[in-house]
Amino acid sequence: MAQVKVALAGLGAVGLKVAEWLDSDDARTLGQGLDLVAATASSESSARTKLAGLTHQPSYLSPGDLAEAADVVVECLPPDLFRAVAEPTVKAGKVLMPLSVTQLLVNWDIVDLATETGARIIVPTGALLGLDAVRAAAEGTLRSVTMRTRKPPAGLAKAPFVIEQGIDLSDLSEPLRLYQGSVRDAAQKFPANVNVAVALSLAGAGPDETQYEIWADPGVTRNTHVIEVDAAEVSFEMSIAGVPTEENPATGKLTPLSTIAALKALVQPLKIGS
Ligand SMILES: NC(=O)C1=CN([C@@H]2O[C@H](COP(=O)(O)OP(=O)(O)OC[C@H]3O[C@@H](n4cnc5c(N)ncnc54)[C@H](OP(=O)(O)O)[C@@H]3O)[C@@H](O)[C@H]2O)C=CC1
Ligand SMILES: O=C([O-])CC(=O)C(=O)O
Repeated sequence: MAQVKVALAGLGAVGLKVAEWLDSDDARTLGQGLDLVAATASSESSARTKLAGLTHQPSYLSPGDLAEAADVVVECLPPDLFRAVAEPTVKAGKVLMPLSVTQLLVNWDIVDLATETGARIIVPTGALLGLDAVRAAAEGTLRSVTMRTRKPPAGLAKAPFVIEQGIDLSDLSEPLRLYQGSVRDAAQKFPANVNVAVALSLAGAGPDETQYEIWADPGVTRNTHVIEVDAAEVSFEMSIAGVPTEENPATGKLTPLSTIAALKALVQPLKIGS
């Protein structure tokens, strides 16, 4: 059986780690195998520099051309570039693995398009946990889902809401709640910080019904998310404390690992968890 061809849109905190794993024997020989055939970054020279250590060099393609070369396109770009990758991938009936999950909410026509073309959109759990349990609970009678995020202020400094409101996070002495409300609204205000909240909402109660808070907290060094789920059949609380990556303080180190796990699930014969 032919290897599954993978393209990486983005070689930052998420994409480069995934590229390095895809270059390994582990990825290339697992099940039918995964093959990194193409990648994109802000320029070809940037991509070539980042990928210089790889044994198997992928082609460099623009975001819109990745889908033609691959079976699976992993999108890990800045949020505003999501559509440039997602639309051609879904149009071509390929598998889209998006990390900029906030962008699904404002590009929902792409999800609709997937039903027409047969494309699949597989959202890795990313920096979160427990989406399997939330999905299962949603098959019963879900009553409420709430989530509270605390991040070191540096990870929130570039959020459009923080910039527009002129909020100075550089010298906080105590936690500051930046937002309380629906996930849908939070996704617009903090597009690069609440991907996990959007994934949680799509797994469960939806972006309008999932209640969300985000805090800039000088007392934490990790990206911390606490989730409470209440349903007729079950209630549970989950928390996770992700170490920010060196490359991007907004992105936790679990995110590339979760993406690798999601890619493995495409080719492994045994799948654990629903
Ligand atoms: N779902 C989840 O759980 C999580 C999702 N995310 C999201 O994942 C996405 C990726 O995050 P992260 O890896 O930290 O981002 P980074 O900022 O570290 O990397 C972004 C990548 O995009 C490339 N890029 C920038 N501009 C362009 C352009 N014009 N054309 C092509 N490529 C470009 C950069 O290129 P270069 O390398 O040349 O600079 C870089 O490789 C973000 O949207 C983030 O919000 C983050 C954390 C958790
Ligand atoms: O890394 C995290 O904790 C989550 C994150 O940035 C996001 O959801 O965008």
